[in-house]
Amino acid sequence: MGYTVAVVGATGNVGREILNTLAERTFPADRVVALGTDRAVGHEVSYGDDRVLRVEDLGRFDFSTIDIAFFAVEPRLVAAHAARAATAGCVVIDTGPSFRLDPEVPLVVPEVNPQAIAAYKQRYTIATPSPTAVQLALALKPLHDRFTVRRAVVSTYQAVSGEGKEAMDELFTQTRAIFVNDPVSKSVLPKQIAFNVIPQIDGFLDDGATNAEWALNAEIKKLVDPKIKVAATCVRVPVFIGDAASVHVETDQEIGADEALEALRGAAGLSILDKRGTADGYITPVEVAGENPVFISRVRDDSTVENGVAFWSVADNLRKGAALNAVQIAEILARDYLEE
Ligand SMILES: NC(=O)C1=CN([C@@H]2O[C@H](COP(=O)(O)OP(=O)(O)OC[C@H]3O[C@@H](n4cnc5c(N)ncnc54)[C@H](OP(=O)(O)O)[C@@H]3O)[C@@H](O)[C@H]2O)C=CC1
Ligand SMILES: N[C@@H](CC(=O)OP(=O)(O)O)C(=O)O
Repeated sequence: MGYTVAVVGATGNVGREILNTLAERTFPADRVVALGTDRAVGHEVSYGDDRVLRVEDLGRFDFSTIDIAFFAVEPRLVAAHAARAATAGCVVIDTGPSFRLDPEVPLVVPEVNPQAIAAYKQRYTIATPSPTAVQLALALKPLHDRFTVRRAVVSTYQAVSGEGKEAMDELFTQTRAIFVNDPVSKSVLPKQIAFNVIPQIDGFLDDGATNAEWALNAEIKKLVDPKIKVAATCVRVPVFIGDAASVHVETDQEIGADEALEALRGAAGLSILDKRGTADGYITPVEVAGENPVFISRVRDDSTVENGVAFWSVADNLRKGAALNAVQIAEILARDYLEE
């Protein structure tokens, strides 16, 4: 006997990746249900290489027969349906922002704070962090355990898929328009993204920061340690899949590139590709699509502070940034908390 699982938003980028990941990792599911809005009902989605699911109507769905429901839809739909799923006794794993900073909801990266999952019982809900927080938490945790991270200064380079399917279409359409000399139009992202970069992800706050920048600091505090400060600039780049970050870390204890590399090399969820002086010695977003780990490269001393290192990190935002992280949480729930 296995578990019953629902994927809400099964036609979206993250929903499809959750179905792929469940099949690839042979999650012990007896029944997997794909759910979507009116426009998706009846559409077919793949579950692994050889199974196809027909999308059912989220609005009419009875969650009482489901053990775990992954939510990968916009917050409006989460607000409308997550509470009724949780009340029906099903554990909601939400990939979006709705519960990330809710004190009654655990925010989890399994390699960083798996113990937090136990608190799912308060609301029958668990949140996965934003993709940039997942990758930053995975890199900061081993450094924090050994050298006590005080502050990180981070610039992100985020893929258009972070804004959903329509933003990916916008990058494609604008790029084609430029090549054939058509006018460039935009409707999803705040400025032209083709052949450009945009220093705005989410809306602005009163102090001039964006919500994404504010949230990265807040999520790292919840995931790793409330004492860590993160100063972030979040930038959208014309890349389809794969978020990258430039990270400068200041620590309490003495640190250098060699010691940092040693700590990072032993950490779960990371893959270190760091060879100096060659383009083969670092990794870029197009090389990580479909890959599970967070890749770390270009680890070096930051001699502008007393104890500091700098590095470059890259990960597939749809996979470890959302779907894989959510499925890993479900695996721990199934193993340690739920009865089949
Ligand atoms: N993308 C990312 O990197 C991350 C996303 N998330 C979260 O996951 C949620 C879903 O994200 P993501 O999967 O990327 O979003 P998508 O835009 O790919 O899809 C989300 C849902 O929106 C509907 N939809 C969107 N665009 C169209 C379209 N052009 N035509 C038809 N339906 C469309 C679909 O629902 P339906 O067919 O049922 O109408 C789909 O399931 C987000 O709200 C976000 O909170 C979290 C972390 C990372
Ligand atoms: N907002 C992130 C992706 C993400 O975290 O989505 P959300 O916060 O809506 O789950 C991006 O645009 O790259």
